[in-house]
Amino acid sequence: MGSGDSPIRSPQDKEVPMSSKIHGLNIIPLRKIPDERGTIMHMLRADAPHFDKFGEVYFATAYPGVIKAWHLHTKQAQNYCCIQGMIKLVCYDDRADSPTKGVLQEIVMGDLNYVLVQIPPLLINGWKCIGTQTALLANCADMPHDPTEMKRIDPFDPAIPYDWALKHG
Ligand SMILES: Cc1cn([C@H]2C[C@H](O)[C@@H](COP(=O)(O)OP(=O)(O)O[C@H]3O[C@@H](C)C(=O)[C@@H](O)[C@H]3O)O2)c(=O)[nH]c1=O
Repeated sequence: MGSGDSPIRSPQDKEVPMSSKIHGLNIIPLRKIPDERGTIMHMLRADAPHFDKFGEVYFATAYPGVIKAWHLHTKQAQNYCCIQGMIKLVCYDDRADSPTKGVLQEIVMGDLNYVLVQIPPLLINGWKCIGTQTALLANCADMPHDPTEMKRIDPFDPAIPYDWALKHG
């Protein structure tokens, strides 16, 4: 490295979860490493302290304004990372035995807040593409896709205390 190079932290640097309000939900800041050619965007390493196991990586897009909710995975843990655009990810804890039962958390993530969000099984979640650009979400799931292990709840079901509408003010 030349004397003027910026110091690059070692990949083993401890990535400390950010302020999650929900038990078992982890929000981990990620690095983008730009240079004059382009960018390297971190997501998840098998030697990271918060890595569990690998199942499948897949991607989902949503057009501006589209809501993809509510999903309740009974077995799958999800590692979400919005790699293009912006989304608001909403998690609602309806787990009977959870110390944070009843808590709802909104996480605005993507280009302007580049984080990994780990969602444990049984935590209800959904997301909405915000802004003007199609959002691209990566999920590094801890098990291969199994359509039988996910329950869907209507995004406007009053049983979940959340309004997806844009909050002006
Ligand atoms: C999620 C997924 C879907 N599919 C198929 C099933 C279906 O025909 C089509 C659309 O699937 P869905 O309607 O479930 O997709 P979608 O409504 O976008 O929901 C998915 O969002 C991503 C972020 C997830 O984490 C998934 O768990 C699931 O919640 O794609 C796969 O083949 N593999 C997959 O891993």
